[in-house]
Amino acid sequence: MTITNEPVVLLERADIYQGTKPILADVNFHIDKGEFVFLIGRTGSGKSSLLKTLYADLWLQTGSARVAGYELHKIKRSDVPFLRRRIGIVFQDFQLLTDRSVEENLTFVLKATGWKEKADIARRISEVLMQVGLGTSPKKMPHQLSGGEQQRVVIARAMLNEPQILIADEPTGNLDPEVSEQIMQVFKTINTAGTAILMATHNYDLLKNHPARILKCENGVVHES
Ligand SMILES: Nc1ncnc2c1ncn2[C@@H]1O[C@H](COP(=O)(O)OP(=O)(O)OP(=O)(O)O)[C@@H](O)[C@H]1O
Repeated sequence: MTITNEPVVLLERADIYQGTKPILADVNFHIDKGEFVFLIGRTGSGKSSLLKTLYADLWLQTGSARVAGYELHKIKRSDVPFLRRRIGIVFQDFQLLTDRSVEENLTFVLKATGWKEKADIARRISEVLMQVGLGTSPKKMPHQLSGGEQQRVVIARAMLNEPQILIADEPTGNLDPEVSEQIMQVFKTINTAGTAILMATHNYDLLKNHPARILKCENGVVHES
């Protein structure tokens, strides 16, 4: 891959819709490589809609957006899986396959994204589990893990294909304050190693304790806060 200084995310005059309902108008911002950005705003202000647009779950109809090298206003449906390999996605509800171990959850994603060699798969799984501080748990089933540990697995899963950016929608929404802080540390470690992070959150303790750039959805627009 060519290394350039172009932003990981660049939106210009983008309008965000849910179906025909306008949610956010004239959205303009960029996120540079390795940046950490919070996305805040009241319930219903459009945070999830904006994030969904970035990973092409919602279709960009007007304006332009480039994410991890893909032009969202021109992207073909067949390219969407390749876009999503360059971004990692983390949700509030952990969405692990409950009938498979940690290792099997991660293997499933690697195989689905073209990894074939057993040794490579094993090495990558061990790397991402170390990265999220879960090196000793590959054989455990999701129900044997705490909420915080499950969220670590989800973050590990999102990191498997070395994304340029992690997009996280309320990743600490189901966790108590102490565990939220631990998960925040995982994101910070990943960010320090070079991956950009865009995190939607309602958690004002995180904002207070971890000063970073803040984008706010308010009254149908997105502005720097
Ligand atoms: N699938 C959908 N179809 C139609 N409208 C939707 C859909 N999902 C969300 N909306 C509407 O879009 C608006 C923005 O919702 P969105 O979920 O993006 O907000 P949010 O800021 O992420 O809220 P929260 O903090 O509660 O997650 C709301 O008015 C919501 O009702």
